[in-house]
Amino acid sequence: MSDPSLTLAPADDGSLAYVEELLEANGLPSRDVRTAPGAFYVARDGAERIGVGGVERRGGSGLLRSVAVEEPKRGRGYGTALCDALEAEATADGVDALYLLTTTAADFFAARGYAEIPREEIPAEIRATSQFEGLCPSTAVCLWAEL
Ligand SMILES: CC(=O)SCCNC(=O)CCNC(=O)[C@H](O)C(C)(C)COP(=O)(O)OP(=O)(O)OC[C@H]1O[C@@H](n2cnc3c(N)ncnc32)[C@H](O)[C@@H]1OP(=O)(O)O
Repeated sequence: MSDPSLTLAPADDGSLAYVEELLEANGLPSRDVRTAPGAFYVARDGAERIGVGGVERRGGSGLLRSVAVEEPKRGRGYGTALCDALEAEATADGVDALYLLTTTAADFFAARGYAEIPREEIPAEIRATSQFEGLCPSTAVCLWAEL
């Protein structure tokens, strides 16, 4: 499948538990999901849940986080489609640069045009998010891209 059909919907009270479960299953931070519920989305292909992702907006910048595709559905272009949709949501919200931390998918994001950036060059409002403040390991790579 090279161009999967995927729709993104904001996670509501009923689907935040799914967001937490999928993040936990993938070893990604989930403890703070309830503190920023408006940041998360659930991706579906038709009625089927494919994965989750989030953007924490801080002015004109955003933290792209919590991108996860259900394990059996990987390798079919869903991760790419999910990130396309998250970036489009961020752009529509006036975000013009996205930052992220990763220990697992640096090459995936680099292939999307994200470049490594030293932590000290990241905007203070992004460094103040809980992921930067401690939820992500200090060994995580920081990447960023202009939208
Ligand atoms: C900012 C953050 O959220 S960091 C956290 C990232 N998420 C995770 O680590 C959770 C576990 N991983 C996943 O859920 C998935 O592997 C994802 C979201 C990273 C990718 O989802 P997929 O549906 O497999 O992506 P998709 O099918 O679009 O793959 C596109 C390309 O990326 C490659 N790719 C997929 N995952 C990774 C990875 N972790 N690292 C490097 N390359 C990858 C694929 O091989 C494919 O390469 P190709 O175009 O040469 O064939």
